[in-house]
Amino acid sequence: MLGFSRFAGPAIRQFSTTNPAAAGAIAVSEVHKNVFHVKLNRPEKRNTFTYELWQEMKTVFDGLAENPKCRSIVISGEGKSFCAGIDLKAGMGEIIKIIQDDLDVGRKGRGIRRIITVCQDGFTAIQKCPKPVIAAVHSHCIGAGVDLITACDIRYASSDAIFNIKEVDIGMAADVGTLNRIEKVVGNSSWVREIAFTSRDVPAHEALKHGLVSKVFDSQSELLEASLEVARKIAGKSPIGVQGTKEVLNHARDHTTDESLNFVKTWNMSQILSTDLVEGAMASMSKQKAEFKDV
Ligand SMILES: CCC/C=C/C=C/C(=O)SCCNC(=O)CCNC(=O)[C@H](O)C(C)(C)COP(=O)(O)OP(=O)(O)OC[C@H]1O[C@@H](n2cnc3c(N)ncnc32)[C@H](O)[C@@H]1OP(=O)(O)O
Repeated sequence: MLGFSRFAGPAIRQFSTTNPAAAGAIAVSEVHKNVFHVKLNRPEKRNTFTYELWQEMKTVFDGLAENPKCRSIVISGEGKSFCAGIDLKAGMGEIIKIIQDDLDVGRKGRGIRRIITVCQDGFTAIQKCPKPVIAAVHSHCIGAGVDLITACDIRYASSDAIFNIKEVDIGMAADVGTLNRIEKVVGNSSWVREIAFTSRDVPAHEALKHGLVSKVFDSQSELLEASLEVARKIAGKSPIGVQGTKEVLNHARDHTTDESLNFVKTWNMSQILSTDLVEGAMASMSKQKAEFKDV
């Protein structure tokens, strides 16, 4: 369940869960009109993921998906690392409980499947959220961190960022999204397989070269500033147009061109009838900035 607290600044709000295991692990604030900043907020644990944090991700992104005031989102990490992956102590608890349980292998397997589903859903909520999500990555982005950013729409990094698909080092195939999304993000299967099989550190400039990120900034502050600026620009556009664009791009990525053309015309059968079309066209003709209603 979401709690609510206010701190300085009229437009800034912070949400956190009331679940003690995850309390304050994600901070959400409206930093500009219609622009939300989601901050992973376990700096002392390098923003590593626990089961509760994955659940909280879903709660946060499902909430923002439904929040008409939210039109774009930046996600970043507080402290020394963007995200150092799963919490190798607390994050393994649910799995260890099942391993130690006195169950047959079929029932244990079902339990593991349920846990993986919850973790996957935490990041898939980013993909399903109709509002564009920009990942602002500094320093370490390891294991679950890569799972997270591959579900985002735009990935920027600071020059100190290091990416690592680390899962083979802990004896598993990554199962929370990286392997399912990264080849669609990057389009270079040979490079993806090399870094996934070897779990080597990938520096920011190499991630840029291969398209894992689309911009690299000299410092973390420039990274955040630029990410929020792009989010602000997006928030000024028609939310009908922007959110429809995300839906159609997501659909196109996973379907044939014919299926996708069919999807977009069906989508626009209703969406093109919004007032945004006339208001946007009139503003464009008169070289004015259109003001669009929330959706
Ligand atoms: C069903 C779900 C499936 C999901 C699977 C997901 C898998 C993965 O994510 S695999 C990747 C797991 N992560 C790692 O292997 C990273 C381990 N950490 C490191 O390599 C280093 O800590 C790091 C490079 C991030 C930072 O190094 P640095 O020298 O700068 O700091 P440290 O002294 O090592 O760490 C600082 C404190 O953070 C704690 N910490 C770091 N990473 C983790 C982690 N993954 N889990 C738990 N805790 C972590 C570290 O213990 C230090 O804590 P403290 O000693 O209390 O100061």
